[in-house]
Order: sequence, then C-alpha cells, then structure tokens
Amino acid sequence: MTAPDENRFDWQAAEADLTDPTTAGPDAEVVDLDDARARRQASVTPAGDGSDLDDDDQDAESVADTPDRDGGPVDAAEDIPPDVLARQRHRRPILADWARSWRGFRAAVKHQSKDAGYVTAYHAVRLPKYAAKTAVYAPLGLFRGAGRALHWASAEEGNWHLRQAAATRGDADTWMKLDARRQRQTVWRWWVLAGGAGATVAGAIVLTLGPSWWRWVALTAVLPLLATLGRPADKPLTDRVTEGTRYRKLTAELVRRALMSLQLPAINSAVAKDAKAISFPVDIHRDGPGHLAVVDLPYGVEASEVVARRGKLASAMRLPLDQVWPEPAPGHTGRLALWVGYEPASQMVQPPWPLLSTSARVDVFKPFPFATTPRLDAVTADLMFRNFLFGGQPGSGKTFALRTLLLAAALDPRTEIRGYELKGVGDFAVLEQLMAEYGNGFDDETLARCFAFIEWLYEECRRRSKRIEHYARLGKAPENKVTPELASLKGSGLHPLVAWFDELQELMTSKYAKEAGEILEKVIKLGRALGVIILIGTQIPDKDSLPTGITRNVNSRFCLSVADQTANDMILGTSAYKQGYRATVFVPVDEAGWGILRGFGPKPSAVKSYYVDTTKAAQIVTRAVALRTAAGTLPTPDEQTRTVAPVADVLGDLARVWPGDEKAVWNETLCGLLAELRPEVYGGWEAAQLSTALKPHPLVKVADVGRRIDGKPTTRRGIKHADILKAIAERDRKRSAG
Ligand SMILES: Nc1ncnc2c1ncn2[C@@H]1O[C@H](COP(=O)(O)OP(=O)(O)OP(=O)(O)O)[C@@H](O)[C@H]1O
Repeated sequence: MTAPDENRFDWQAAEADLTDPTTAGPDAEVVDLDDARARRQASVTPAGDGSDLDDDDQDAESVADTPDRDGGPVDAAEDIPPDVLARQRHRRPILADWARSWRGFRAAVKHQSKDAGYVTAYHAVRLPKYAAKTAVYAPLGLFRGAGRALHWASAEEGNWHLRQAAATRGDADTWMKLDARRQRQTVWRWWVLAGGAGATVAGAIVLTLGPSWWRWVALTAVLPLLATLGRPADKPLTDRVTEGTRYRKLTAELVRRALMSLQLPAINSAVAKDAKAISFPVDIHRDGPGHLAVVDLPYGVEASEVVARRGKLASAMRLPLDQVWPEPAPGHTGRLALWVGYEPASQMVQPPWPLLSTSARVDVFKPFPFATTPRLDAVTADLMFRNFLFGGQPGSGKTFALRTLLLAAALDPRTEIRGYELKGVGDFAVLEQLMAEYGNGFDDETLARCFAFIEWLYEECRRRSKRIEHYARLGKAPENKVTPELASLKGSGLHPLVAWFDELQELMTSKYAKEAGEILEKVIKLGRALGVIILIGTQIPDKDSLPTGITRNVNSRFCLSVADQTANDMILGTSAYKQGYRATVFVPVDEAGWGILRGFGPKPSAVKSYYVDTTKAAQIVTRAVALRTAAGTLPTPDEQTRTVAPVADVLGDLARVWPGDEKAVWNETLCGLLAELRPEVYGGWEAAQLSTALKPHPLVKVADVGRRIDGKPTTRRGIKHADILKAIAERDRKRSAG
C-alpha cells in the first residue's frame, strides 16, 4: 500500500474509489479523471494556483515565490479537503502590525515625534544663518522672479529659437506662423501678469494699512520664496539633516542586497538564476521600535547561516551591529526573521526593572519580568521547577543577571536563599542578610563549605522527597510535586529553596570536582519537583569546568557572550549553534547583559537582562527584609548554618572517638564510632563519606590500612591518628593566628 500524502489524504485510494465502478455506490457516476482535470484547469484563475490575490495586493515587497510551472497543476487546489485548506490560509491582519498593539502604536508615535523634534531643533539653532542667507538671496530672487515673469509673458521661451531658425532658412511662412502663435499666447499672459501685478500692489497697500503683524507674516511667507528663487542652484537655504547612520528603512531591496553581500554561494548562485529566489512571505512591517522582515531564503539555505554572519549583514546595511537582529523564524529552517531597530540596542533606553516599584511582589510559582527583547518587550521568567545555567565570558553580565533572579526570589518571603560566590568579589554581598547561607571566595575553606553545602542539598532533597511522599498520601501533592499551598505551609519543610553558585568552575576544577559534580547532578535531577531551585553561573563552560551531567539536566539556560561554539553549545545545548542560536555574536562589556535565553517560550531568543545596579539592589533588599520580617522568615545570624553538622567538627569528633592506642584505623570502624557519639549527625555515614569530609584537611591522608581478620591480612581505607593530631594542631595554629 502506498503511504498517504502529507495532507493525510490518500489520493490513490480516492482515485481508486472514483474509477472503480465496483466500489462506487449504486448511483455513483464513473468519472474520467483526465477529462475532469482538463475541465477543472480551464476554470482555474489565471494565477493558476487558485490564489485570490489580485495585482493590487502586490507591492514592492511582495514577490511571488512559487517557481514557474511547466504546464498546469496536477491537482487543483479545490481537491484539497476544505479543513486542510482553511488551516493553510493565512489572512493578513486588517490593521498594520504597529497599529494593532498599544506598544507598537506608542513606539511608532514616539519614533515619529522624536524624529520631528530632532529636525525642528536642528533647524531652530540654524535660524540666524538661514535669516542671513535669506537677506542676501531675497533681493536677487525679486529681480530674478520679475525677469522670469516678463520672459514668460513675452512667450518667447522656445518660440524665439524656432523663429530664428526659420529666418536663417528664409522660411517666412513658418516665421509668420510662429510669431502669430507667440502673439496669441502673449496677449493673455500679459493680462495675467498685469492682474498679478495689480494684486501685488493691492496686497502691499492693504499690508501698509493693516496692523504690523500682517507685514511680518507676509515677509516670513514671501522672503523665503524669493530667497529660494535667488539662491544659486547648489546652495540650499537650509542645511541638510543627515540621517544616513540613524535609521535605514528596511526595504526588500536593502534586505536582498544585504543577503547577497554575505558571500554565501548558495544565496548568490540562486539569485543569479532567479531574482525571486529570496522572497518575503509577509510584507516588511513595523514591529515595536523597528521593522521586521520575514524572509524565505533560497532553497537549501538555512537561516542559521545568515545569523552566523550578523556582522556582515550589519555591514551590508551600513548599520551598527546591535541594530540588526536576525533570528531563525518559525515555519521552516530557511525562514529568517530580520528585525532592524530604529536605533542601536545600546542606545535604546531599557525600561527600569518593573520589580523596582515599591509595591512589586514576587510569587516564585508565577512569571516575573527578567529581561527585554531587542524590541524592548518584557520577557518573563519563573523560578519554580527550574534549574538555571548562566554562562558567559568575563564582562558578559552573568553575575548581574544571576543577581537579578536572586533579587526576584528575595521578594517572595517564602523563599530560602543559600549560595556561594566563588570569585570572591562580593557582587552578592548586598543580599547577605537575606541569605540563610552565604560564602564568598575561592580559598580552600570556602570551597570546602561550598562542597559541604552541595552534600547538604542532596540530603535536603532526600528529606524533602520523604515529606512529599507524606503529603501525597494526604492528597496534598497530587503530582508528587511541591504545590503553592505546600510551599506556603509553615513547617511543611517544602518552601522554595534557591541554591546558587556563581563561578562554579572554581569548585569544578578543585579537588572536590568529581564528587561535587556527581552530587550536584543528582540534586538537579531530584530537586526540581521538590522546590529546590539551582542557579549556576560559570565563566568557563567546557566539560572539565562544568560536568556534562549538569548541563544536560538543567532546563533553563541563559548564554551571554561566549567566545566559541563549544561554550555556546555547552550552555544552550548541542546543535544550538548550528540552529543559529549564537551568543558568540555578543560583545562582552559593550553588550553586557545580552544573551540567548532558552527554556522560556517555544524557541530560544536574544534578550537583555534587566540591569539592576547595587544601589537599586540594596533598595530591593530593604523591601525584602521588611517582607521577611513580617512573614517571620528572615534568617537570624545564628540560624545561618545548615542542619547537617559542618565538616570542621569531624576532626575533633575523630580525636574523641579514636580507639585506644591504635596508630591507624579503618574508616568504616571510625564511622561506627562517630555514629555512636552523635547519631543525629553521623548516623548512616559510610567510609567514602568520611573520606570526603576529610578533604578540606590535606594533612589527613586517607590510605590503605592493613589488618589481620581471623588471621587473614585484609586491607581497607583508613586514616592515621598522627595525621588527625597534626591537622588539629594546624587548625588551632591558624585560628590563634587570626
Ligand atoms: N543587563 C545589563 N545591562 C547593562 N549593563 C550590564 C548588564 N549586566 C551587566 N552589566 C554591566 O557589565 C559589567 C559586567 O557584568 P558582570 O560582573 O555581571 O559580568 P560577568 O560576566 O559576571 O563578568 P565576570 O565573570 O568578570 O564577573 C557590570 O559591571 C555591569 O555594569
């Protein structure tokens, strides 16, 4: 059996139904298909495809993109089932795009009035110069104007030369005819001139008799006219307002020329063969503060190839890079959405972050504004059930973007915030009083705390999964996920927990790397449904600095300026670069905050995170503190520790439980003893866990320790008593040194 075609209509079966008299009903007519088609084609409109577009619908930007057909269509459009046809029909909106939304309308009005204001101001400052020029050229214009009027009234223009030629030839007859014609013309022209002169004199008398402002009005109206008449052809009265680099209206021709300048052989050869190979399925139209061209590239050319050449495209349009925004458009891979702003994005004033308003609150379950598109539309993000990965080179703005998310989280008083900035600059210090745990630095102690925090997160996930199970049994967690009610329920232990790590590469390239990576991956996988939200910022997104297990499992990504394809795809996911989502086009520092956001909306998009400087951040923190104080969720300094024992106590506890005179003891034995000492902390610890807990103390070496068990030599991992004592002495020395 042949497969049905893409419209899910089995043509062959339908034809068989029509031609096979045995399958046709008793009253069915047997149709000769060829005949029927010929008849149908005769009735098809000249457009040949059933389209109802008439010529008036076409404009400079509409180009028929259907290839020329040899012969008529095989099956006319009316054969297609009506419901499929209805789905395929795209009606054009009645109102232009800019007039349909308040945003578009505002942007258009703003742009036009800005332009008008600019031109007015430009000329206003040059008024004295214009007045001087007018004073010089107006008298000249008066004489020139009078001369022209007389010349016109004499009707000699053209006639004189012809009469001269006739006289030279001795053609008296022609000369006479020409002169008679001139006289006929000149009679009425003298009357007109005399009437005009009379009117001027009358006007002048009226002006002399009238109030003085009449004369001023007349002068301002007449003098520029006379000056225009009197000025030399190459010296205009007013200076030119040079608009060249400010904005270039996007036209089909400009887009075509720009695309052909990209040196893409596939585009250039296709256009050489067929000028209509680049086509515009939708007219170029205003879209926010700029114009949008949706372009169908020649067959076989992908939009991503053009996106990769954004610099060349901008050069071809003679526009700054951040005014030109090519993106793959929905539909097919060869469709490009090219948005060109009225002005470069760097000069467009990003509106202030809406959450700066004093009444703004956040519910982490609901979206809040996080960034703006090049068109300055707000892009929202939400925090719940998400894990974020922010990547970018130094100066790309990832720390600020991460902090913006944390500030939003801070405005939901239910949210607990804990995190580490492993660069040690203190960009997050402004949030310190809101955080239940905060670390800043890349020294070994901070790294150890950060690692212990990741371990704690894992434990926390385990605890939360038990709680979810409990609430699911009670019918309060129908999807085995944290619900807004559970998140708000005091004592449920399921409040949103935001755990952030900036410059995570510092941990991932330290001695904790392997285990930290493995545990964090588990936390990311487990925590999503349990209200644990992980935010990661990293500068070096390669597989050594960011385990692929982590990158694979995050669901929300923001890739700011990166240096290469590898970094781009590590953050945005494999093939992102190939599909045209390239954060390599952003320039660090100059385009700080710009990046590609993935995981929100149907496709990744270029956005700029809202910029919140430290002063504004402090204002938000003040509000967040007030909200938390009222809700009773502001962490007090002594609460700012975790519920799992800090690793630093392990040394002391080991010294306490050390068995007698043993020089070296197996980890597993020690774990048992530790669990007896403090079951709430060490209960369930295994040998490997003890090894990890001892990592921050390089003096303690975990090594093989041999013993005889029932006479047989057995080797297991263990530690030496002397090492413990040395590590304690070292720690005490450091503490007393300050
Ligand atoms: N959304 C934004 N809009 C405008 N400027 C921004 C934005 N985000 C950041 N910046 C500016 O860019 C500078 C660098 O930002 P940030 O410190 O976040 O970069 P980074 O990528 O974290 O760099 P590094 O890795 O060196 O810390 C900031 O000082 C800030 O002034």
